[in-house]
Amino acid sequence: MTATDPVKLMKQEVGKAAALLVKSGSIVGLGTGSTTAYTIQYLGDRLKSGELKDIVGIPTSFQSEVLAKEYGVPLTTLDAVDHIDIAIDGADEVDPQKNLIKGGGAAHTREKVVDYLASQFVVVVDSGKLVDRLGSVFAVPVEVIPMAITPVTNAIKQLGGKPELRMGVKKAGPVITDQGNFVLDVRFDSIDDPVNLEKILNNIPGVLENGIFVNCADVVLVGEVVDGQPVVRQL
Ligand SMILES: O=C[C@H](O)[C@H](O)[C@H](O)COP(=O)(O)O
Repeated sequence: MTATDPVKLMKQEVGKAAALLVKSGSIVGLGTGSTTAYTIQYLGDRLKSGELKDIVGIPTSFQSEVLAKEYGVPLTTLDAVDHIDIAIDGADEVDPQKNLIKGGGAAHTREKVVDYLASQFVVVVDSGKLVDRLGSVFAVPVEVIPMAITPVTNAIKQLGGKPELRMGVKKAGPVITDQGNFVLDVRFDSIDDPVNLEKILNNIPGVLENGIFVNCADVVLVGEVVDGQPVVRQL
């Protein structure tokens, strides 16, 4: 099935390009989101055709776990492996230094564990995700344990951030993460030092993890549409 919407087309092409980087015998971190959904689908296709053999996936969310089962990608856990060969994951923003904001799907905590462990971390995005400076478009997702939501909200305001509790869609009340926590989407006027901001946010008691990923991505594949045709380039 080929997408017709240009953004979907870019996601599909870049998701497929990343799936082609996976070699037989690999332990693969399976990212979360609409772009890596295509990667997981193509990994399943490659396994079915016999072109790819003996891979196991480590899911970064319930979403990637469900998709892997649907497309026939065998799964394992971090308790059963001593390394990850390659992780493929999406992003909400990518800056020129390959720093990322992730967590549009509230999966950034598990993603950070898996993506940082991988020997090679491949990011897959459509061209609309490229920014000069992190925080230009997307707020920073911060996962917070529910009992600490008020003090964490206040602490983030003290830092100059504008936090907003993420609300569910087709679910009354706040989004609950795969770990049972809340998410604050935090806007900052300008993120000048993402390395420092990542640490500062994680130092607030009650914060589990935030969506700033620095010094982590090895390869960023960007899907674009040129003259009506999807192309993939490396950042
Ligand atoms: O929590 C979700 C993730 O960080 C996603 O990888 C990110 O939001 C990008 O998702 P998509 O590929 O749907 O744009």
